[in-house]
Amino acid sequence: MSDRDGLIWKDGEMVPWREANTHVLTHTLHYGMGVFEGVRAYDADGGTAIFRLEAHTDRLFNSAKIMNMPMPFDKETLNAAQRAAVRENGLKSAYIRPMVYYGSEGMGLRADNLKTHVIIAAWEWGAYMGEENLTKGIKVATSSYTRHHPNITMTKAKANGAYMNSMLALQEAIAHGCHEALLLDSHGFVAEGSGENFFMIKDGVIYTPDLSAALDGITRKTVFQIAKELGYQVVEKRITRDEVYIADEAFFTGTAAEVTPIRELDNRPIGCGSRGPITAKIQAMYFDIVHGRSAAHEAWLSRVTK
Ligand SMILES: Cc1[nH+]cc(COP(=O)(O)O)c(CN[C@@H](CCC(=O)O)C(=O)O)c1O
Repeated sequence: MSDRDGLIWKDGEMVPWREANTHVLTHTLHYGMGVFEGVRAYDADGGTAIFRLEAHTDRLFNSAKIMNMPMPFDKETLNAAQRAAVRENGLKSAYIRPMVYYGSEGMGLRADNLKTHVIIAAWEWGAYMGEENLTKGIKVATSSYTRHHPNITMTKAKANGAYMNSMLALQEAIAHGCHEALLLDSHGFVAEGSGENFFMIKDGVIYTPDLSAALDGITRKTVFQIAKELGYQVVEKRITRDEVYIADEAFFTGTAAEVTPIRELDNRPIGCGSRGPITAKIQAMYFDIVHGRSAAHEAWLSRVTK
């Protein structure tokens, strides 16, 4: 990722990609206290647009507040910087990574003289789990790792160090021949994927876990609105892994994952064993919205050329 042409926004200015470096004694590199976002820009009708930019930036600031990290820039500055990162790299579509971190001003857990830094990078990133899996669906395994308890790692913050749990779970799932992991919470109920929120459908009703052990996903919120507009009820409830086994459909949502159908869990086909009909409708409407084909949701698009 480091050896490419382009520009990265770093602490208020655009720097050449290869020069966007940090010292090996950067505090966040050692202790993992940092926060980040995953945001997508789409090649939309009417010009490249970032999807729900303000919501992502709001969450970045909330994550920083939860981690007690002072933010050195305001929201509008970071919104403009994200638009610039896409525009000045000449990207028509992009994955954007804002990240807030402590620098190399000090070491140790006391952290009393550290400075908060912000970078924003953008690059081309296609379908998170492969184009064909948006139709075929993915294979998922219930993880042997437990999702964070809200009093161990703050689950409403998108915090760097929390993703060791995600990486361990995902690597385990891949080692077992699957595409993704489904993590249970500390009570054994379904929480979310390693980098996605979880939904299942049974008898025409859409279910999803509450947010006590899951990130408050922006795609999740979007799917709630899409479901409402399509006339489907969404129920937040405790979900057990065996309810998923006998569900009619299941899917993950996330900025990277978009709407990814789940075709099996723990070697048990879910419903028809590929993308279900309601999942297909939700996915199609999601892609219409992010590509600027839904006038009703134009407010969710931030054009990068403005
Ligand atoms: C743990 C987790 N849960 C749910 C979500 C969905 O949130 P949202 O994107 O706001 O709908 C994400 C986003 N995962 C990001 C990081 C992926 C990565 O590989 O890094 C993403 O989808 O960009 C999570 O990381």
